[in-house]
Amino acid sequence: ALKLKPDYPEAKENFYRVANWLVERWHFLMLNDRRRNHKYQQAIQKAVEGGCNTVLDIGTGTGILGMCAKKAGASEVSACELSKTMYELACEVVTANGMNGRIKILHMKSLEMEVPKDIPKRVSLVVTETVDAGLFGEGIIESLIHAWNHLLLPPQSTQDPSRPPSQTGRVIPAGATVFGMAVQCLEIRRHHRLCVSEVGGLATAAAGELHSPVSCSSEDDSTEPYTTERLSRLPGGYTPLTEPFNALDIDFNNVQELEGLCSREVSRVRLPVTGEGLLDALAVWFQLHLDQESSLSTGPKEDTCWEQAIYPVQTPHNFPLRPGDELIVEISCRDAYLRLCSVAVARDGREFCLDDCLDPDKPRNDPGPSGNPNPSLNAEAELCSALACLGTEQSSGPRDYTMLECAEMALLNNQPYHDSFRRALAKLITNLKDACSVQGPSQGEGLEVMPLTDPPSGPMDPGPDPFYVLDVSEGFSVLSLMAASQGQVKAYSSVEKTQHQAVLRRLARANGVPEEALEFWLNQVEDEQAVLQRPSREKLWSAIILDCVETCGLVRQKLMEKATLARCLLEDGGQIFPERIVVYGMLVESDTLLLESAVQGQEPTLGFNIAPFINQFTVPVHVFLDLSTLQCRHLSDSVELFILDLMNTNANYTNRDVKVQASASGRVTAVPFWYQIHLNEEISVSTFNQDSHWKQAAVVLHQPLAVRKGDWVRLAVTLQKSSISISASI
Ligand SMILES: CCc1ccncc1CNCCCCSC[C@H]1O[C@@H](n2ccc3c(N)ncnc32)[C@H](O)[C@@H]1O
Repeated sequence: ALKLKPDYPEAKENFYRVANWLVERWHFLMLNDRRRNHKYQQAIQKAVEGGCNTVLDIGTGTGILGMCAKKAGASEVSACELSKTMYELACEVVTANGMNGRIKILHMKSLEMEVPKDIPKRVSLVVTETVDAGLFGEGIIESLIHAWNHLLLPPQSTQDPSRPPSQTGRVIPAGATVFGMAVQCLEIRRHHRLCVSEVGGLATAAAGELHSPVSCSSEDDSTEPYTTERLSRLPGGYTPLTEPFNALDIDFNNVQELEGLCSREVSRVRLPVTGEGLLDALAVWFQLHLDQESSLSTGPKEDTCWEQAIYPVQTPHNFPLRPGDELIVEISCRDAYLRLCSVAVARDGREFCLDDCLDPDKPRNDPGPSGNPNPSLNAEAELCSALACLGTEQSSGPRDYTMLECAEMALLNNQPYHDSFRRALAKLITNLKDACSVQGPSQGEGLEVMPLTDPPSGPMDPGPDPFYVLDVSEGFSVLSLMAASQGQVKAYSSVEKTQHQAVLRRLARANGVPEEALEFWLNQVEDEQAVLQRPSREKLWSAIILDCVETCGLVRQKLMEKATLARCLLEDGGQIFPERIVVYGMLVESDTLLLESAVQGQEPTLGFNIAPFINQFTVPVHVFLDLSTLQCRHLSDSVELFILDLMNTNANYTNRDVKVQASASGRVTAVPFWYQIHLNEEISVSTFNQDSHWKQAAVVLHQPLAVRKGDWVRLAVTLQKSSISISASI
């Protein structure tokens, strides 16, 4: 299917998503990194010319390292690749480079390989680059332990140094040195911790502790030990709080060391604080020592394309570090992941616990006889978590916290966004109240008007009919609560997770919103019809809040269909939010975007013909961009590309020609775009500003377009089924 490159909109949209998923974007970055390729080639050549003539490439990807070994003259070269897509690709590439039948490629994980089943005999050289930003994330430790025990000849040893290289085993890379550094960084903080005490008029304290799913200490399998960021490209930058420190050295040619790594006890380092600021995260990178002479670095200062591993501090603490302090960090390799944790700050001889690493399930109070403080509670937690299969039930350890995705956390921290929404909601409710006081509340389709006489004495007058507001946001959203807090509103929230609903109820109580003013709407059901169904038989919605733009920067799928449906369920004077979305874009010249989207010819890949094969997986739309820090030259001002009218969907078109004048000469390689989300005539929010939880996206042009300052460029913009495409011509 991938090769069919369908062009009808849904399929195209899905093709992009599938291609993005099948072939990770770093394949392009890696293959375009000519320095990295050259260094690997040099190291491999030296080893093969030095006598290593049987080679195994673990995790061959496109096959480039295996081809280096073959070209260097190795007599037997095998390669294994666990991803089917990459395996097939490697076969095509090896054949296209005339090495078919001379490199044996296996579609399997190296751990399953045996001698002589898969390779005739043990090899003298394993090459691999199965590393991620946190070094061990692709399982290199386990792979190399297995390789030393089953696939490699014995290493050079002091007993019989006379054994020739062809009879000894060795690995490229030979080892790695891992560095760490404590940083202050607002961009990381707002994605991992609650930074605001009030949002949209709601005090947030009652929410309790909120954590992102990145944690080194929790056993919970819905968390990951670290996330990744390009520190050099983070909006707002970062402040180093310590010097880089050596966190770990590992020798890949020493199998005892590899086997001992995971059972190594936790080590603690005391780091002199050299900068003033709040501790937001530990950043980690490494030097990959290919051999004794050459190494690759993934450090933030190098202009490499690699990201760093980020260990964010989760527990809220307003404890600014200052020079003179010492930061105490624990380093461990539990279950083959590198884990770093800030445990305490030493100041004037006293230690302040940051308790960030304390295992939330580890009892704070002394455990009962069974060693488990509350067996029934934990057992029950286990059970309900297993049953609920929501996967979000935090085992209710002594310290309760709620998990929010990073984007949900950044959204919650986005005060301007919520203030705009609060003003727009208030305006709507006021308008509806005014309308009521004039001609009485409209009861849905019936036009009967309420009698102007005093309401019947009977039981306490229930007051005027409430306005019904529905928030169908994906993920955690407090917009329903903000609506309910306007008074005379019955708000429905589509928040699904029980933990998230509990947070909303706590916030409601703490902000004086009556319990019955907030209800949860079951939107597990698939079709929009059920989700948007009417609040109650005779009533329509006063407002429906839609979630239009995905965090990655694309319009959500089926948005227009949802808007059309939602409009039919509004009472007179009702409104959907937003009512309109305007798409803006600009012309840029950005080599960075090119390097992330396609292999640029044969030159970067050591002259091997790889580009045409891997570039089948190029997708023209780039998502999750931080446009504010993208290295690029602006070749025009921002221009309005498209308007999506949600209140009148048949006013929409699918194609639009836009003319934009080049403000400088250069090569247009991409058109980044973002949105102005109009909540009503006066109030709108942008998805491209420093508070935004949204990232931006960009269309990478099929062919760069050379322009001279003053040229008029015609952009043919198509937006169908929320997949956008843009072609540019002079
Ligand atoms: C300076 C390097 C750097 C620094 C920081 N960030 C990224 C990089 C760049 N390296 C990224 C490679 C990362 C992906 S690993 C490459 C390919 O190997 C495959 N695989 C992985 C393990 C494995 C195995 N045991 N047996 C067979 N196949 C295996 C994967 O399926 C993938 O296709």
